[in-house]
Amino acid sequence: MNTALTIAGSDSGGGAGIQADLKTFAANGVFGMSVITAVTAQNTMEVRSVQDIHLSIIKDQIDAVFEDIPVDAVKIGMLSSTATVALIAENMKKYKPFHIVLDPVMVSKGGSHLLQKEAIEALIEKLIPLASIVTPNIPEAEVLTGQVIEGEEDMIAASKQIVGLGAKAVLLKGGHLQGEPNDLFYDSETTLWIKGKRIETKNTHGTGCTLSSAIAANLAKGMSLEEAIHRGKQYITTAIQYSLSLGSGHGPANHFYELYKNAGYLGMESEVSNR
Ligand SMILES: Nc1ncnc2c1ncn2[C@@H]1O[C@H](COP(=O)(O)OP(=O)(O)OP(=O)(O)O)[C@@H](O)[C@H]1O
Ligand SMILES: Cc1ncc(CO)c(N)n1
Repeated sequence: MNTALTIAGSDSGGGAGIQADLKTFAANGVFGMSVITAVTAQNTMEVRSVQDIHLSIIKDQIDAVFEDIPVDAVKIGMLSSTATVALIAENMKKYKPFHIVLDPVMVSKGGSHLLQKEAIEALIEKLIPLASIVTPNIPEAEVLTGQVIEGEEDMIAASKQIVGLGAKAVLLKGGHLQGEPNDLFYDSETTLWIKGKRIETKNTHGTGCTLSSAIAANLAKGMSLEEAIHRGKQYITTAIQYSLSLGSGHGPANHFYELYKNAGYLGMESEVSNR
């Protein structure tokens, strides 16, 4: 069985972070493992509080996994502090996983900082150069490049700049711009638009976590980077299409549609989509 490891924060509400990552891994048929970097008290509306996990426990989780179990791909999400960024970079250099999908999580939908401002430099210097692919949304790409991104031309310029920081490739997500949610893949040889159709819903909690984890799962299964991204985009689109109206804020993406479909359990569309 192929395996994937998420290194990220816990979302008590179950829609983003580690919880979204593990659901995505399962729905995409890979065995999921986790290294928890921070615990957030969070729901569909807000992040109430955050506790960073002690560095020695983060390190122990990494060693426990890598010393015993093969890891086909790593997804990195919320890292919270400069020290955690440095620790993860050090250990990625040590264990050299085949694929690292880096989602440079910075701020929650409600505006809470999931990466401290002073940790951004460390993320750029230490982790971006180790990534097989970096998957920023528009605001994250603006922070990484120091440029305002207002349209497709700006997205092309920003993605080049991010590859210039040492990433092998970038998937710049266009969901935060007006119009269709088209994402841009760039790897210094190829510039490719991964086109989407906007689904009218407020239930988009954890969509970035889900997409990066789906890409990691697909890489773990041996797909090329481009195929992993195309299939990942299909996965997140379905997960948003059937997203769940749970809670009063941004409800979560739906992993069960794809999971049940893969298991050959049909006829559950109305059950899951109408909640
Ligand atoms: N309403 C929508 N309909 C269809 N696709 C969408 C929609 N919103 C976002 N997407 C797509 O979902 C994927 C995730 O992008 P998004 O920009 O939402 O990530 P994000 O901001 O990092 O998410 P989060 O931080 O909430 O986890 C991208 O492929 C994006 O184009
Ligand atoms: C733990 C966690 N990671 C990532 C995000 C970004 O969606 C979030 N809201 N919470």
